Amino acid sequence: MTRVKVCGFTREVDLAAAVAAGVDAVGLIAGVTVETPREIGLADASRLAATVPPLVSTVLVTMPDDAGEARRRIERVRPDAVQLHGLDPADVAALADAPADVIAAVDPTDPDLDAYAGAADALLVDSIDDAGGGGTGETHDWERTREIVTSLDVPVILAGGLTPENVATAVERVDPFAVDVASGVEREGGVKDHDAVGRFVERATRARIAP
Ligand SMILES: O=C(O)c1ccccc1N[C@@H]1O[C@H](COP(=O)(O)O)[C@@H](O)[C@H]1O
Repeated sequence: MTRVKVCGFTREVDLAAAVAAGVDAVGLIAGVTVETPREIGLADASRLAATVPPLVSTVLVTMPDDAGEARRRIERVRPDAVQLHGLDPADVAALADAPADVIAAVDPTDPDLDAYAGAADALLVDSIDDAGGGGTGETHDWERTREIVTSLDVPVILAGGLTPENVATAVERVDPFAVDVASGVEREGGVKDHDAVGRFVERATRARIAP
């Protein structure tokens, strides 16, 4: 079954609703260099992460300058995984012994995909904007992402422009390890629509993969 991550929580009430809806992972965005209504401080990320029950993974989504800064943020928030935007493969590899799984956010056209796949525990294939951030609300070429899923021996998380309306088709076409959504389940920037989160989880997990 396809796993589900919902990203960009700013409020404990939304986090609790997503857990009740059955998400596998929750993303907390802190320390990013792009303007986004989903960014919170590292202290709030640490506080919210501590409210997440066992068996639901917490993911710190961040854009550090280097591996050292990433490590300091991991130690501060103590997430189960860190999702890194903007680090090169060597910096990602330098975090192999960090106390969190490492997810490298990549664009599907990135020429260094093999190097990222060798350095990270998972790839998040997203519609990355010019500033290196995600949360664009834009889909990308799912055929290309399907090729990445079949050619690389690493879990692939599909992100970018997913919504309750298109997630089943995305899962059927790409067959990713997991799907990830931020803006597609919001009622306003940084505030989740609980009904949309529930529909997203239901449709992502019920989607049928062709044998
Ligand atoms: O959501 C953001 O604003 C964001 C900012 C900086 C880095 C990553 C960000 N979000 C990630 O992008 C995906 C896809 O977002 P969307 O569903 O297209 O809005 C999101 O799930 C986060 O992992």
